[in-house]
Amino acid sequence: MFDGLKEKLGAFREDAADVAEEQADAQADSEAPDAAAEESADPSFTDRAKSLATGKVILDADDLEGPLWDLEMALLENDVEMEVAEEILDGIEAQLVGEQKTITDSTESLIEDALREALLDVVSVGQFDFVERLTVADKPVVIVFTGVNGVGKTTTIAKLSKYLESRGFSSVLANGDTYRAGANEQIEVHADRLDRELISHEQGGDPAAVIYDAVEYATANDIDVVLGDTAGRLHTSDDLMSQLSKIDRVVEPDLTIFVDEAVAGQDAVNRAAEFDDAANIDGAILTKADADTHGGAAISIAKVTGAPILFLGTGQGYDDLQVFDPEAVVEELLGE
Ligand SMILES: Nc1nc2c(ncn2[C@@H]2O[C@H](COP(=O)(O)OP(=O)(O)OP(=O)(O)O)[C@@H](O)[C@H]2O)c(=O)[nH]1
Repeated sequence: MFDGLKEKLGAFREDAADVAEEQADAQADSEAPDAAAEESADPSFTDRAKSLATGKVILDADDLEGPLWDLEMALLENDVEMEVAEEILDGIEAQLVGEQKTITDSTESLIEDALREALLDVVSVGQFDFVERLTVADKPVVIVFTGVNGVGKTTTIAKLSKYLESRGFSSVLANGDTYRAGANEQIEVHADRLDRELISHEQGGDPAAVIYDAVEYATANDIDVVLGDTAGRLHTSDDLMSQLSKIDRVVEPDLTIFVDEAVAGQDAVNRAAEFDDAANIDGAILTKADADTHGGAAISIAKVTGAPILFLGTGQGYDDLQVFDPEAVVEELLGE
């Protein structure tokens, strides 16, 4: 996962550490103007200079200009949204520039800590505990999934149903994608495999009515969660808006979750922003993270929408759904 970006972040750490060390050396030299004389008088001078080099250093923005520029290019090439990339750079600068830093174990760890903080700041926007949210909500909890077709939305709903079962929640599937031919059959395969009830209407029917029926079914059968698919192939955000606002009026969903594929990169980020404008999303799930070398969508979506990424799809199996843990994702990005 995210191997391409990981490599670039590693290069930034090394380059920035080199710069910091050069700067520390230069500062050590300038703090010892009588170096030559002192050196001959005091054989331990070289050691003191070294300890300064691994001691304290003040960096200014110019020192880091080269590595930060390379980092910005790397983030953009890996589909990190431009404002998010800038925020990451600002975060790093704020931590490294100007203040006197003590370089303890290694310069690289100083740089790594700054990078970690800056990434966490953007990746962890809006995080909440999904299971806790469901636990305290009145039942049935209604979750509506939005996003364009073809990104793995149906498989994700099935994965989530299995995940919920493992956490003690029963669920019913509802096919609110009444637009696409074959959508009923597609979700039915998953419902059969997982032994879940599927509520569906004929193609062309009203998505709000399907989800309403699913809520009725869940209420009558003591089911905890309704997982409602919706059509994603809508031509304008007005269509989307009117479909989702009708669902809102009729069933008042507890959560609206946007699903897209991590591999779509910047396109996924743009779509997340559009769906959020149209439907006010509460969270996102990124599929196919297992095939994503860039990580740009995973880094950007929470910051761009204000809604957290909740899960990552990491394969085709029903168990290939990972809770999105910002710290774990950042550690993964910083891994060797
Ligand atoms: N590698 C990988 N494949 C996935 C993941 N999620 C879904 N897929 C695969 O993507 C393909 C499409 O998934 P479906 O759920 O059928 O989605 P779709 O029919 O393309 O469209 P929607 O359901 O409308 O999004 C299937 O082969 C899935 O197994 C994932 O996280 N990783």
